[in-house]
Amino acid sequence: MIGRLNHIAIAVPDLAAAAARYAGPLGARVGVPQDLPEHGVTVIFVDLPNTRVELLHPLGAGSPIAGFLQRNPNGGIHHVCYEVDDIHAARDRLAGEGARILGDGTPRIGAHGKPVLFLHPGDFDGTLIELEQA
Ligand SMILES: CC[C@@H](C(=O)O)C(=O)SCCNC(=O)CCNC(=O)[C@H](O)C(C)(C)COP(=O)(O)OP(=O)(O)OC[C@H]1O[C@@H](n2cnc3c(N)ncnc32)[C@H](O)[C@@H]1OP(=O)(O)O
Ligand SMILES: [Co+2]
Repeated sequence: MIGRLNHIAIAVPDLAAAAARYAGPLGARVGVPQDLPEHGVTVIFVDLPNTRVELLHPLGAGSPIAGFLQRNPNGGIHHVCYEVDDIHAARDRLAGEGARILGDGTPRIGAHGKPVLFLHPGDFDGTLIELEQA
């Protein structure tokens, strides 16, 4: 069911410093910051030949990544995002198999203008999974 790896997200305590590391020493093509208040994050995408890295920083009160950064003050890999052809069908199949869909289960528009959902890390090897409609 899952398809391409759309992105790997890294939560970072200092977004500008992380972007500079990817643009400088790592020599990657780095985008501009995007505030996504509906998701409680600011993101910068790093384009790689075969996927993307999403640098994540909390935005506003109650950010879903605040707890993660408290537990990992230097930052760390936060989630992986896989593409699916039909996000509603994917959600229903996973829910039917007992996976916990985060939030109310309604896909929300993500950073690429496409519907996304999140799956509880406790059901997937301690890894938070984002699904994005391809
Ligand atoms: C920009 C839009 C979009 C895109 O298009 O790409 C994004 O990527 S937005 C990214 C930010 N949004 C989200 O992550 C939404 C979904 N996430 C959440 O709702 C929360 O982060 C969470 C998964 C519910 C965790 O929130 P937290 O406050 O940390 O809850 P807990 O303290 O109760 O943790 C529960 C449990 O899960 C472990 N955990 C938490 N985060 C992660 C993680 N990123 N990876 C792996 N495990 C994680 C945490 O350690 C707890 O474990 P136990 O103690 O064993 O229960
Ligand atoms: Co993401």
